Amino acid sequence: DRNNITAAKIWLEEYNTEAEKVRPEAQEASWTWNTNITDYNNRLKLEAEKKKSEFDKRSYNQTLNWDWKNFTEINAKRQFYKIADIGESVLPTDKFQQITKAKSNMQSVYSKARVCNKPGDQDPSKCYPLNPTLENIMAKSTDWKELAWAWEGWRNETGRKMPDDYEKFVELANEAAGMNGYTDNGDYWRSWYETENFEKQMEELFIGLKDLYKLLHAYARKKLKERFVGHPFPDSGQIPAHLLGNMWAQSWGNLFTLLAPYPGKPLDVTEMMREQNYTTRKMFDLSEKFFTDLGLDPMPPKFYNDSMLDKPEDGRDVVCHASAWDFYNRKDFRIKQCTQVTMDWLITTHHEMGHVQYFLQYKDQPVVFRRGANPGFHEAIGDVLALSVSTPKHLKKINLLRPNQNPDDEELQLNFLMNQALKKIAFIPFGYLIDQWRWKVFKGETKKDEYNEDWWNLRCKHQGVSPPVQRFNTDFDAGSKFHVPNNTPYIRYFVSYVIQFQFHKALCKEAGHNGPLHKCDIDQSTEAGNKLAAMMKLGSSKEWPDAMEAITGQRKMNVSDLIEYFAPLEDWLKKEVKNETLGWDDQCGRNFTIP
Ligand SMILES: O=C(CCC(O)(O)[C@H](Cc1ccccc1)NC(=O)c1ccccc1)N[C@@H](Cc1ccccc1)C(=O)O
Ligand SMILES: [Zn+2]
Repeated sequence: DRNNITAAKIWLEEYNTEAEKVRPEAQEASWTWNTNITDYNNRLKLEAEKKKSEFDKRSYNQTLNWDWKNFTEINAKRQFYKIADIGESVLPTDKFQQITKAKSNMQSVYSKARVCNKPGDQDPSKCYPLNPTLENIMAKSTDWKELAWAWEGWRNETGRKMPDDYEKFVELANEAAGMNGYTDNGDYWRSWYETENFEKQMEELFIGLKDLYKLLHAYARKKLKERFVGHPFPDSGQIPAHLLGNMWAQSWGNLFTLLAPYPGKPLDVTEMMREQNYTTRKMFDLSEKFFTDLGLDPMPPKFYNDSMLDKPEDGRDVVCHASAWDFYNRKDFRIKQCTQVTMDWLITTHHEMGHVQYFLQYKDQPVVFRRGANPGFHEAIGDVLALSVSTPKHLKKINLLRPNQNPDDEELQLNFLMNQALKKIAFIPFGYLIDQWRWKVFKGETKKDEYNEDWWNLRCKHQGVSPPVQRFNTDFDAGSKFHVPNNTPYIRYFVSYVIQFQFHKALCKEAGHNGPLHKCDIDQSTEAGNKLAAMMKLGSSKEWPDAMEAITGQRKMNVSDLIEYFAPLEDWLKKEVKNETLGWDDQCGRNFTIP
């Protein structure tokens, strides 16, 4: 009968066995398309997704045979809750096909996009991909026009081609969310955090970091005005978005040579890697060794064979944006990325390996618990380890610091902190605003003809950047960022950037570190490794405060550890910008005054 827990547990076992067959097939078909974008592979992917959605629907219907909401056994009850949460699979077949098609169209446009007519090119029909060409231009060029060409061209070839598909996707995603009992798709996405007034909590964390961001923004703006003297900066105080070393102005690390407090003491890890003939595989071996030295798991033998770690050279179209893959059969785990030999890519490699480590640690959980405690946890693992790897002390250990440099040199340490700030603090408003925009779109507060105006309202209000060329509502600049066409939520990265410093603080204590937090390297500490492993093994079987408590002893997210980490730099920045006006006017959007 409906309350027979023994029979229910038998059903859960059967579900798990079936899921470990259906999911690998769907993953394999998705992998094939991601590593070789063709219409044929797209059809196979659609077929497999249809099959998985039918399995999800069937399973959902079977959960109705049990009064699982009244089960006293928490673990079984939680499994039923997750099995019943089938997302877009709830849609009737034809609508499911439509939403999958709309998503495939946008993903394909994004991954195939190329930009032509480069200023100075003899052959104007020569076209360039984001990875590696446009990203390298955004990282290295100091030519205003060239930067503007890449910035505008990328948006013309991606976002501008998506509004209709995106509107279709929003409509159907909201319909599915409604059928699952949520007010809209944003409500569904936020439900994964199982947190009362989650939006309010995020806003409070963001407010706690605004002052730090404004200091960095004012400093960068001052130095960029010197570099681009004679070029127009809006008098409302924003920084033109194409000058920050990154296509989305989300990470300013490529401005290190301009912004380092002591330029004479560079951290030129990329050059050191190139001088030592680093290969992609050497980067992965380095990362894997950091994990295993903590007592965590090595990569399974098949991993290197089956992964795609470099951009294929046979001209085939692939999804270059990095991702880690769990095939839910406890055996197959892969990474797909178009690695370049740079420090940024060494960090990304740790980020992706962090995802795979989480897969390995929770692989014996029921399939529905093979997820992060919340999505931010999954994004934080690799970054926590990278906080140790990036320290001058650790770089010295792995011979990526120039021999003549002393890792304890205070000026070098301040340069290091600036380098970290240009990635971690610069990211905060960007990590926050993407889903602020999307949640409003899902709520219906932002209509299609306001998509771009609202995007720029948020971009200049929260991030203090402005478009280098006039924007119109026929543009769709949100679509120029992978996660929007790929329908990947983004607040998870904002959460990760906050909690990774809480984890770092706790693990450094476990590793017996004394002294400033930014100098800590947990390398080789199996005590720290064991704590991290114990948390990861939980998967999503417990609510995230339990998982947070397992590492930090606290049950709440807070920004105090991030602020502590950057304290020495904050003091330096305050002095550096004391004659600057901090912040910017909030006037934004379509009537935006383009210089
Ligand atoms: O997008 C990524 C890294 C890709 C990923 O590892 O987060 C990837 C995104 C993705 C790709 C395809 C489908 C879904 C998500 N996420 C994963 O591979 C993943 C995440 C959770 C579980 C399993 C795999 N980073 C973000 C933010 C970021 C994070 C860290 C450093 C720099 C920048 C960005 O680049 O804007
Ligand atoms: Zn990630």
